[in-house]
Amino acid sequence: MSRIDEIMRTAPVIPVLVVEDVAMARPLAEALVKGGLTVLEVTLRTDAALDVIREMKQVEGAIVGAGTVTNPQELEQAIEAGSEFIVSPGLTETLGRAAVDSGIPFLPGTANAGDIMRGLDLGLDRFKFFPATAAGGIPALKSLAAPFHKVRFCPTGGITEDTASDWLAMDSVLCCGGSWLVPKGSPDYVAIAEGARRAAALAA
Ligand SMILES: O=C(O)C(=O)C[C@H](O)[C@H](O)COP(=O)(O)O
Repeated sequence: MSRIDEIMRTAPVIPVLVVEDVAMARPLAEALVKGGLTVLEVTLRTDAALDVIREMKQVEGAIVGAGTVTNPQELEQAIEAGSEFIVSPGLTETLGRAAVDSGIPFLPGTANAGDIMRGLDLGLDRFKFFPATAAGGIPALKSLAAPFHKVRFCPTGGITEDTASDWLAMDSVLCCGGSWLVPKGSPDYVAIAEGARRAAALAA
């Protein structure tokens, strides 16, 4: 089993995190891990993101990766900050090669057959399906997964607590990603831990 496959099977849901304030990093990771969601994707969408990764890594049990990695420079920074895996919204040859050469577990975004074939050419077979709902939802992923029967996905984008189990019921889906676990605004860590517990209980 590859390390990215292992990470995808660790918990049914990967929280996609946009954290502006590094002071929130630890309590946020602690709440999510307490609820049972141990795989955390910190998007590089904020200035604080790399420091957030460094902080969250201190939380016992957390497996912290970087999301929104779009080029080799960001890949390098994410690895330097200690990311244990990398997620990208899409797959370019440049980023794909750099990620494969680095050896870090990599989950690139794909939305069509061409993306998946480009990934397979690079030796990748675990993908994010993004933007999952807008790209056609479950019927789209079913159609895409059929010709690529060994490929497994983490659908992300537009998935909610209510729809996650429908995605997770698919054979081709190992886990799904979503930002619903941490709503915008000042965090309620008790509610976040409870939401994580509900998500962690979903069957993968
Ligand atoms: O930042 C990235 O790298 C992305 O690819 C986008 C995120 O994965 C989605 O924005 C999460 O989707 P929602 O759960 O609908 O918020």
